[in-house]
Amino acid sequence: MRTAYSVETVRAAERELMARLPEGALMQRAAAGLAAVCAGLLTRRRGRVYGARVALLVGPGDNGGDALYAGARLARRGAGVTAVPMDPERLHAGGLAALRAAGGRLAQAVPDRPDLVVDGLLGIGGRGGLRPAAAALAGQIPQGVPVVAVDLPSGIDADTGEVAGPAVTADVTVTFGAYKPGLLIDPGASAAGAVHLVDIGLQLPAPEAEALQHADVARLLPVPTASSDKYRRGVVGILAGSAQYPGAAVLAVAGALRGGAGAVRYAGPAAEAVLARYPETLIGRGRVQAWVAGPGLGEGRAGEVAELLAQDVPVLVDADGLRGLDAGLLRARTAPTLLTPHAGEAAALLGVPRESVEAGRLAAARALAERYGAAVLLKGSTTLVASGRAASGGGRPVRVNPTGTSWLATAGSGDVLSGLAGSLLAAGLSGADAGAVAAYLHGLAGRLVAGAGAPVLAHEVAEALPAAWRDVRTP
Ligand SMILES: NC(=O)C1=CN([C@@H]2O[C@H](COP(=O)(O)OP(=O)(O)OC[C@H]3O[C@@H](n4cnc5c(N)ncnc54)[C@H](OP(=O)(O)O)[C@@H]3O)[C@@H](O)[C@H]2O)[C@@H](O)CC1
Ligand SMILES: Nc1ncnc2c1ncn2[C@@H]1O[C@H](COP(=O)(O)OP(=O)(O)O)[C@@H](O)[C@H]1O
Ligand SMILES: [K+]
Repeated sequence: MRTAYSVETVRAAERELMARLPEGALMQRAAAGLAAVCAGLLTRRRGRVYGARVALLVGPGDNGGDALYAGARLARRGAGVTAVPMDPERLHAGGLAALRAAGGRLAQAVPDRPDLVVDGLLGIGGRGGLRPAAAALAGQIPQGVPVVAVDLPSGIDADTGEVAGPAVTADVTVTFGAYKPGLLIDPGASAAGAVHLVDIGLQLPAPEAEALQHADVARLLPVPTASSDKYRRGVVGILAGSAQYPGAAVLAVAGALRGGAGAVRYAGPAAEAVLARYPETLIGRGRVQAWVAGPGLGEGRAGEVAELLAQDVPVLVDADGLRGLDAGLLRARTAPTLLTPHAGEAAALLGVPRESVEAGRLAAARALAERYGAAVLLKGSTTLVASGRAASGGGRPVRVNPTGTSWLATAGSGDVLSGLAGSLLAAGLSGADAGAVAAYLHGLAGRLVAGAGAPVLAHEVAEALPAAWRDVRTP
């Protein structure tokens, strides 16, 4: 499990540790880790550190201090290091002295053709969009030169991944003590590139966000045993599809068949299309351990969805099923509920513009889970899963899905996801676990189909799910 912590939590742990260590020790640990990553990158690209040209963008706080101390370490190994301050009057004094002593120099602008740019403008002390002096320096980063961000790319919000105005886009981010949520959630995650965590010895409490990894997912997968039969493995019911959208039913069933339930039951007007593709499907209503309600239902079917929600059985609500959901009805439920909106559907449920959901994904997922008392899987470039307060007691970290590819932004891939997650619900996973495991497998399957980069069809994602299962279960 990869865990991420808020700025407030990191600061508290930092204070606690600093009180026990000699002054400046933490910054030295951070600078040593940063310099090591920079040296590795320079060595891979040009064979050695000696003679490399390194430009440091240096802000007024400790983030700039880290950059200056790391620059001093690189200068001692023979790199030509130039520090470009955001404000020459406000520079970390100790860091500047160390850089100077090592032979580094100060300049007013980024020199021509550096081999590496180090972004030490702002770290966890950054607030709001970059101010003009910082934005001007960020704008001087030459195209094609690798950028290493110190702690986080300047201009992204450490707690949320939100970006207000210009921000640095890094190839590598060297972060200290703990991942911050903004490094895992887009648009911040995309700006961070590959993230290296440098352990500086912080003792941390419960995380704000977490990302499952293969071993975590493998532990949650429902795997049949000698005593299993198809009913014990769970039956998932699919209420999906319409005369207009029969394909949504087929795709949801495709996802469900590959999700680990023992049987898939389809209820709706697209039975013929479903059976033609998947003769394994049971047709018509009957006893199930979870329902998936919504993909391709079209308009005017809210009554059918409400009927399912009135039953004491886990329900996943997606797509058309999300229209006009009654928060009171959902909050009164005791069985797990999982909502799987994309940004547009989430915006409608919250009554806010779509852009505000896209810019503030973490807050939106949390607000939905809180308002509807349900687990929420918010789809998109970073899929998030927030636990429902009523269902699970709340206060749990938001799950950030680390798999996936933008090739998954294709019609019908969400239908496959909802079938898959519903199947996991029927197999006995909680709403949040079913959502997180489904997003993980779906993202892996999407990557397997996209390969080095090629368009992906939704039914191919469903077909690649067994390979994703095997990948996850291979130690
Ligand atoms: N935590 C740890 O364990 C460790 C932390 N360490 C390091 O310390 C870093 C945090 O340092 P920090 O607290 O000095 O803040 P930092 O990010 O340098 O920025 C503050 C300055 O930026 C300014 N400023 C703010 N917003 C701005 C904007 N939008 N545009 C322009 N300017 C803006 C703000 O100005 P002011 O608002 O005061 O006018 C202030 O002067 C952390 O990220 C890590 O690198 C490691 O060394 C060791 C272990
Ligand atoms: N930019 C993106 N990067 C990665 N995944 C994406 C992106 N946009 C959408 N997705 C994923 O693609 C799927 C699309 O689902 P959805 O919007 O419901 O489409 P549909 O309704 O056509 O099935 C979701 O799993 C979502 O997370
Ligand atoms: K930075």
